[in-house]
Amino acid sequence: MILNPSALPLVQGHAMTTASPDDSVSAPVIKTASTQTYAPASTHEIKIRAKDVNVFYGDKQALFDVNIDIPGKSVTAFIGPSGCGKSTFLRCINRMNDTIPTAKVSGAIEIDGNDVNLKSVDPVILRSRVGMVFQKPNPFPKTIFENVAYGPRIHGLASGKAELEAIVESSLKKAGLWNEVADRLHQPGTGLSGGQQQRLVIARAIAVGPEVILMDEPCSALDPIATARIEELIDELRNQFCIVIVTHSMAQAARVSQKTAFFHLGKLVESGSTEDMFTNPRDSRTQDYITGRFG
Ligand SMILES: Nc1ncnc2c1ncn2[C@@H]1O[C@H](COP(=O)(O)OP(=O)(O)OP(=O)(O)O)[C@@H](O)[C@H]1O
Repeated sequence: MILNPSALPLVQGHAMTTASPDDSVSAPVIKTASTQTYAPASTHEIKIRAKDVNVFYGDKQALFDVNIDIPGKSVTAFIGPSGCGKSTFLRCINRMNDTIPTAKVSGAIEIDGNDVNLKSVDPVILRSRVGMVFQKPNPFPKTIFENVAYGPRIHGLASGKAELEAIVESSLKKAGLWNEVADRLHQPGTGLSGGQQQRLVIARAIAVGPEVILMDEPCSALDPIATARIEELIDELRNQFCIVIVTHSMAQAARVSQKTAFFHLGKLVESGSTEDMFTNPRDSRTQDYITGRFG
């Protein structure tokens, strides 16, 4: 029997409610006259809620009173000009800012109603439930198999070799990489192409049963074909995970996300359905950004 990785408690010793029920309704994709594609949001439960989040690096404030609800089983894009705080906010969700000595976070980030900043939350367990994919693919200097098997092994998610192999196979399948690597599982992950490495890293995140996957400009180091493959993958994964993506590409945000949040100078200016944000922004700063007047 394969253990259900999502059964990992967020707080050591206290089980918490896990993913919300799959209430996704498959909605038709709207294709506009331009190249943009909007996959409209359907009614999803809130997975992540940020309340009055402020972040300082030393004396410098990087985020100001950010409040946002992020739905489960869908893709939310963070957009905004360089330095506006998108990555800083993304890192609040799995407490990666803890690893930056000068960073100080206040306010609450709740996942399923539980504040991730409580002292009782184990950040290692939190990060297995809130996986992260970075700009540059960062496979471990190990084999393809070991890259994916490492997390389930250290979290004790498989009771034997066969279970571990099954987790590796299903994670690579979900990441759309299995067919390309099935016959070379014991070769180094670093030998794959950039796009394949990024899918390997996504498989590694999936292997520990996350509910949320954070992606910080996951395609910025990839060519257009590898980018298209990752975007397709994101679209497939949104039926199973809450995905939050930081992107500099408004076309990418329009293609892959159902909700978009626009940041400017450390403030969340507005958020809403991706279609509304791109066709009918409420704030003039959003309008200026999406029409290329600054950024
Ligand atoms: N480790 C750090 N130490 C000090 N300041 C930081 C650190 N990381 C980010 N900052 C500052 O915080 C602000 C927000 O940066 P952040 O990287 O979150 O913005 P961003 O919108 O993700 O930018 P980009 O699109 O260029 O990646 C910037 O002024 C940045 O210089």
